[in-house]
Amino acid sequence: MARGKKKGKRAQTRHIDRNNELEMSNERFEKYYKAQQILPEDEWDAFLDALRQPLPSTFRIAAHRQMKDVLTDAIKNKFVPQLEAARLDGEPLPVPKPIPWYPDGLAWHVGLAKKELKRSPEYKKFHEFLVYETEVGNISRQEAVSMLPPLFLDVRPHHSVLDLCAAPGSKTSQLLEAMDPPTGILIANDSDQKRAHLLVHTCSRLPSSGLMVTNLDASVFPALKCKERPLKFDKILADVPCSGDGTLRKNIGIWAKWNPLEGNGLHSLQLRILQRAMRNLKYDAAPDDRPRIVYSTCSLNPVENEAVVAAALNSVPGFELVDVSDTLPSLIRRPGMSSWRPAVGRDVDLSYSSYEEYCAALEASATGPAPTKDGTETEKEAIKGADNADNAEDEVKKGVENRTNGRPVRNKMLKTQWPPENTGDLHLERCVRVYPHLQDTGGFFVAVLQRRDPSPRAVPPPKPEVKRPIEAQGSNGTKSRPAAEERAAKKAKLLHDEVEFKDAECPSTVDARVEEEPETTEIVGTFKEDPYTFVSPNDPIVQSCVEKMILSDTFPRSNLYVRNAAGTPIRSLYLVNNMVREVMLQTDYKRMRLISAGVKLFGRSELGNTRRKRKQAEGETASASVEQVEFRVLHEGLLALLQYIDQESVLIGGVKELRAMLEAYYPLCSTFEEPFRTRIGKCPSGSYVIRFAPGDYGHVSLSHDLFLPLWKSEVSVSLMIDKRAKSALSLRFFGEDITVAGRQTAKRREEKGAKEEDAMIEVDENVDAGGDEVEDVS
Ligand SMILES: C[S@@+](CC[C@H](N)C(=O)[O-])C[C@H]1O[C@@H](n2cnc3c(N)ncnc32)[C@H](O)[C@@H]1O
Repeated sequence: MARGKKKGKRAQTRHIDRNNELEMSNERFEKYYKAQQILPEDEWDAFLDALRQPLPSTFRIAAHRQMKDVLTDAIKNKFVPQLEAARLDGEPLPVPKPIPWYPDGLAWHVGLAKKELKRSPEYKKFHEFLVYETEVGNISRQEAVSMLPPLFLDVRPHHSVLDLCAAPGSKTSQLLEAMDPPTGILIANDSDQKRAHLLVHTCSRLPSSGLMVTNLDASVFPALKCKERPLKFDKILADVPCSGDGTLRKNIGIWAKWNPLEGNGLHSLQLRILQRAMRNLKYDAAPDDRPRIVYSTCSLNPVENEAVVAAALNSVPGFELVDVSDTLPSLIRRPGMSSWRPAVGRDVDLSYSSYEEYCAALEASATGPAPTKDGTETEKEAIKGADNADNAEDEVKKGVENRTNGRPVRNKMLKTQWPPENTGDLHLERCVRVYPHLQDTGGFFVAVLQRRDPSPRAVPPPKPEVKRPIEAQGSNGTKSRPAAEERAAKKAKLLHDEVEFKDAECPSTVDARVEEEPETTEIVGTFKEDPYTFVSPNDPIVQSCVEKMILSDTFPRSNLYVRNAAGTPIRSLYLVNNMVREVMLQTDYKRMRLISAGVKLFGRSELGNTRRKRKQAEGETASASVEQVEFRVLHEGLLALLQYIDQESVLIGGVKELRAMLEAYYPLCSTFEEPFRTRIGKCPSGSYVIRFAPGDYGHVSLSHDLFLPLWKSEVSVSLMIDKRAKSALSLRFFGEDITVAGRQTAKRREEKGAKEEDAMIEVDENVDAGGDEVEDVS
């Protein structure tokens, strides 16, 4: 999304008529991009035409391993043939097709825009399937080009990965999939608190013991440690906030508002984020697994793209652009630009061929208004263009404070917005540009960077001790600390960056991993998360969970934590992998602004505890001893737990049992057929895992093992998955929603008629965890 801000759907589309070419145009946009020669002259009309067309729906199968095959099979062999036979107003409909450049056929191009999907009954059914599978996290409705950066990053399960600007999290989900099962760590970060929580929600669909979510300003992302050493990353994604004009097909409101100041205003923040990424990249590497950074935007503007990359390469020595022309060979792309001209002012003044020329012109001009405390009109535009108030203030100050021949000039432009003299040496053509008309997508920019020489470097000279407070940000991205602290932080950061770039030039003799960074000791601003405390592996509740589930000795019980200072399991127990544990133990959670880590594995069971209370009420000796506080396996934690569960303790069911458990909330044990009836009847009450084995059962077939958490009470059982997950399961295997909730919805639909039915699907879609927010916006 443009600059990553949440925008109401209505705000984006209300005033624009797609059929009115005038409304879908902007003189400044055309003047600016024509002058930049982003495309050969003869492609310009096709480019503009494509920008005015609705963006086709695309989605990605985002499930864990086996489920990927199940869903691909359902789409290919069930839905596609149905849609091939379908007609709308007598005409054949476009049929979903795999996106040619996406590996393993896991991403699909639906062919119809979202609104049109519901006009044909066949598509409506397919749409419903997409809605349910999206809800349970098996499908991510994501813009095609937004799927690119994780593919270029090439992440593997053992990597340490940093996703600097991650919300709402569609690319983070791709990274999580690539790290399945994770032995490394993925830190997904976003500076906006609300969006960081949305990120947690998105990631909860692919629970991972290797994930941490933080809420920091990426441009000052702090030094973290792991095993007493600085934590450096194998792969870093900098999918930075941008003006977002590559999303014009979807966010048509941008047509009316577009001006070059948006991009100008973001350049400095984008550069600082990329420099921070470079600072955090690992040195050592295997030849076939070199650490890399992917810098990406959904903007077409060279000031936000090549200019940022060029400035970063020139300011942090030792990096180069990677030639990725062999990666994703079916992706139609254009090379990065080596010349461009930034626009000065809202009305696309392209008169200045260099920064020096621009400054000279300003100085020569005696007629312009004097700089004011708040900045001139053009400087105020920069405030609007910058990502947050603070950053904008920086831009204005930088402008006012810039000097030519010792004299202050009014200037909000930066030298780095112009092409540097050495563009030829930087191989900017290695950047990847994707335009809408090339393969019916949005516009996008990707650059892949790596260290030129990956060998470890020298121990840098000792650094001054700098106390750098952590940035605290409100949900709107503005910071909330007092001005004096702010100044101190900025001073500290400048000093820090100065040292940082000096270090980068140090010749290499000794392993850099011993390098230290300034520690932050002061936490500023509000941070209201509960503490993270690792639980003793001998805690009675941990013991009881391990014993009841018959977990193997390899189960990492030391990696279980709770969200209270005492370390007592009260409501939930979370599991992280070894690497995440190390990082959590070595860095204060407030310093990291850690808002989530790992996967919720066990939850206190209300069913079990109700039974305990009932027994107490009936006068049975039932003390509130910890052993009797029942914890159960949670659906979201099951995948992480499976490898440790003794297979003997897993119940086995078939399709009949699955059907019964979907059709009723609490089917009675006595109603099941043998041998399941006897087996379940003998089980003491408590938490279990049930496996539905693959096989053909009449007209239904299960192609893979399906493991689900089950609660056994004295006389009945209950699948412990939420009702949406039950509906998705039911639709996937039985072709209809046989659940209690599904039957009730169908009945309501029947009663209320077709018109309201459409409205209900619309609601379902919006419930889809944030609608547009989760469907990727960048
Ligand atoms: C283009 S969006 C990222 C989209 C995301 N990568 C995805 O695939 O879903 C940019 C994000 O950067 C965040 N952001 C803006 N300024 C930031 C900063 N200084 N540090 C970290 N995140 C920032 C915004 O809140 C926004 O969520």
